[in-house]
Amino acid sequence: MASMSALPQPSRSAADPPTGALPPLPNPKPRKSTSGPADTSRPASPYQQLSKLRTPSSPKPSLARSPLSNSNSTSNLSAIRSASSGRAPGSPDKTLRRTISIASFPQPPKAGGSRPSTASSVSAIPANSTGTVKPKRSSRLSTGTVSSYRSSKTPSLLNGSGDGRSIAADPRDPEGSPSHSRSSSAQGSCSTSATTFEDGEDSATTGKSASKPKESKGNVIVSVRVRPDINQGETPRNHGEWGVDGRQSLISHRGKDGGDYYYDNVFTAHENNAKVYDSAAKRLVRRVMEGYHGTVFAYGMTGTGKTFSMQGTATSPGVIPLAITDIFSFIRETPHREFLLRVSYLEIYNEKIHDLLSASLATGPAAAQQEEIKLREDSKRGVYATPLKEEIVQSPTQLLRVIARGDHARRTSSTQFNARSSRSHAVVQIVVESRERVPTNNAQDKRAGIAPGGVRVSTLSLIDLAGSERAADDKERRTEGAHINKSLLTLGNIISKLSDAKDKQGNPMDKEGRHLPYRDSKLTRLLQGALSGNSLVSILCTIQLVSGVNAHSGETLNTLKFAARAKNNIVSHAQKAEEAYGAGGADSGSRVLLERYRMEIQTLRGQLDTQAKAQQEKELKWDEQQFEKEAQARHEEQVLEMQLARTALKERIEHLNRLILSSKSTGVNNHSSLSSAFGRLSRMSATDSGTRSLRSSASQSTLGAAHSSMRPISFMSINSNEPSGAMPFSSASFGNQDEDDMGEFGDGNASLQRQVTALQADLGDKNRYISTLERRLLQARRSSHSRMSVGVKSTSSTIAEHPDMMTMLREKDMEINELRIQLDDKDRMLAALRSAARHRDLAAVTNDTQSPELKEKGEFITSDTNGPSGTHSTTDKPLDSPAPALQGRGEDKDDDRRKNMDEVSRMLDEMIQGRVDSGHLEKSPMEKIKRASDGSRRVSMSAEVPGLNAAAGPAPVEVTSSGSPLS
Ligand SMILES: Nc1ncnc2c1ncn2[C@@H]1O[C@H](COP(=O)(O)OP(=O)(O)OP(=O)(O)O)[C@@H](O)[C@H]1O
Repeated sequence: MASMSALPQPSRSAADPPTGALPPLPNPKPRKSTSGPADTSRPASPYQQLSKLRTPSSPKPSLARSPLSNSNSTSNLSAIRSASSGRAPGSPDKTLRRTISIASFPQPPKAGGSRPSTASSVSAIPANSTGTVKPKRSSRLSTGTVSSYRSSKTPSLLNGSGDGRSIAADPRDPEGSPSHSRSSSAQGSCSTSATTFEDGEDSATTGKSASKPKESKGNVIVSVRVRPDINQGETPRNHGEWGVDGRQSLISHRGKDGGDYYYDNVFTAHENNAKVYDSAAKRLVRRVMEGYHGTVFAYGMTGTGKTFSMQGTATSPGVIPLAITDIFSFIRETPHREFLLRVSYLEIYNEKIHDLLSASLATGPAAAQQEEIKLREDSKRGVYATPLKEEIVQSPTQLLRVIARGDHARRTSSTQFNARSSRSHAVVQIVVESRERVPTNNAQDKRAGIAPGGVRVSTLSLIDLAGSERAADDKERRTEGAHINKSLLTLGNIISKLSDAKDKQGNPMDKEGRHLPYRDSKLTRLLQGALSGNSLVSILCTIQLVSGVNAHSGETLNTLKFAARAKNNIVSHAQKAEEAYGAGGADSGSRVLLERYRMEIQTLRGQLDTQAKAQQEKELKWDEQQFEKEAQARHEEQVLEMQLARTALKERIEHLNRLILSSKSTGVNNHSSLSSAFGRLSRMSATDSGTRSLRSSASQSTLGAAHSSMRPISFMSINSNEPSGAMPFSSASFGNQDEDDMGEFGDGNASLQRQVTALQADLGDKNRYISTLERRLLQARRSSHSRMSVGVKSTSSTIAEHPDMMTMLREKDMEINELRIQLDDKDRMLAALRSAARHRDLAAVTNDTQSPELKEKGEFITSDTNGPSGTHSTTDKPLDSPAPALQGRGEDKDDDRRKNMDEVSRMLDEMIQGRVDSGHLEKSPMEKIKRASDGSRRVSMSAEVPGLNAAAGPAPVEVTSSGSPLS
């Protein structure tokens, strides 16, 4: 039992009752007596004798009846007593005290039901007789054991930045996960119950623990797990010199340094991870959710199953995944609170801290250049690592994924720095923030019902320590091992030195009044809060019991001693964190609420802006489409109008051509036709002089009639009363004019009448056609003007964009002008014909007054035969050979006739001129408008215009609307 005496000396008297208010404790497991006559249910075991040693029925354990065959048993017992009464280390009482202390820890009920009643003098000792706890009040009520806050910007319910990311059970969801279920556990068959540690949360908050000092030890749970021996299989009861009794949570060693070690839990090789979690961590996790800080760590030699216990496997999830499942189960079971979860993951490798969540993002050189993470301390947060990445998680899957990412980073980086080997300490931290919710009927906004209450912050630290190792051959391994061993040694030292002593600032001191060496390693510095008693602590020590040459008895014993020291010395005064308000103080709840509303308003405003922008773009697009459609429609309309106008013009031209042809065919417009004469002379004059006025052409035609047309006219007027011999007015008759003057006179009258009628009909057609054209033109212009005023683009720009349209319009105008000119010509012809008719009538009257003598002689008054166009005579004799007897008188009469003819020609000219001047020839309204607006306006006709050429001849003719010559 030398080893037992080497254990750290208890610094507290077993008799000292705790005096301070302590956190709630689970009801200590009824440690039934492991010895005594009453215990008959438990099967005998090699370690029953040990149990029988601890069956005192009195408050002070009596080891007098110890059945230990060890010769030193007496001294050991005395040593225990000595320890219990505060004697010096090494005294026999020390062993006793240790035993009592361990046995007094609260034990979780075994899954199989109540613990078999085993006689145990130790367990029979009243719990409060252990006296291992002195009331210790922490001034840092809400500090975490391992704080990981980086800055005030850390998402938190306290500063409002965690709003919207909190998790809350829907109180209306009747199908929330049932309490205490572990549906997501791979160990579905595993029965877990929240009542395992039902010890009264209320007592924790109401301070009832003050009257139950012993219960403070329940805040530290020490468990030992035995890894199955792969070679032997699961042979829990055959570990050579080792004895394992899971039911009694006892491990005994029968070697020369043998002894019995009782813990809160001893997990045999056949017990799975779910069982380990239920007994060692479940209660702690739920307490963290209620507002306590909690730390779970696995300690043990390398390869003994620390990682297996903490992480587990896919088929057997370990403490970490099971804790995560429980966290979210708790949230579902607590609808009256909302929660915010933040997670960080770091490792300590060769005394350097690495952020596993950041490292997983940056690999290679970037990971190497990661900012160095340091440990800081402040009065509120305690010791924390910074800068450390924290991730907000809202579901178990998300949380598991983050941790898996960290695990992966830990492993892969080991290839570069060997930091991913299990030779590093890995720390998962989950910060839990929560606050009250009040019921609300507002289904739309659950947040509206959140009371502006304080926020409670607690931290759960889940730590997989590196395994202690003997010196390795490899240099790098040696370095790693040195760091690991140093940190673990420091941890062990601190735990062994823990005492109730504190300095003025409340920092724990050793029993000699010296400060504890937390700063000697990063690990101990990080665990300072937990070791100082501010946290619930659960330590899982893993061992592997191997007999034979490869047995690591020394290592195993060290682990067991470490666990015993931890159980003995760590005293937790963890209390539920107070509900803290934000930086704004008491009214920060309202401030946070206002801030939340402000953010919601901002979000809504942003959504509104986005929608308005989208709507605007839509409208703009629609407008553009509409405008394009309108423009297209306008274009099509204009094209249609042009086509119509063009077709109409073509038809008109064809019609006019047909009229001309029919006039020719009927002889109306033959050589003697005034219209032909006008047209021909106009063309001739245009050809000769280039550009002449219509009036001058008309004058020329009139003058020209002195040689040709005038004669027949005079002749006609003279013979207009000749009724007989009327011949059809035909080209044939024109061809034989000299042969039949009489017939010509008679036919000429009828022809003129027909010509007048035809021209009048033609005139009517033209007028109608021109009116139609003008109407269309007016309509087109009106619609164009209205578009100009309404449309986005001006008509000018539209026309400018369509030069073809401009050309077409110009052509149309020219065609209209040409038609007008033709009309004018015809009007003039009509007027001339009418005038001629009147003169003919006049001439007839004059003829009647002539000497009857002439008539009797059968002499005819013939027109002058000098004209090239030929004169008409009704006699067979040539006109140039009259009868000599009549020659003298005939000449006189010829003179008279000539005079008359000249007179008629002059009159005709004057009449035509007068009509032209007076505007009687203008029939169309447009012509009148044109005359009224601009009496001297010139109208140009271009020879290039096809319609114009077709109707009016090839030469350009420049006229004035009044018909006056421009020259
Ligand atoms: N209780 C157990 N049941 C079955 N297998 C186990 C158990 N404990 C450990 N093992 C196995 O033992 C091996 C080593 O376990 P593990 O890696 O967890 O040890 P460790 O203590 O974490 O080692 P190190 O300190 O080197 O990281 C693993 O293959 C693991 O699966």
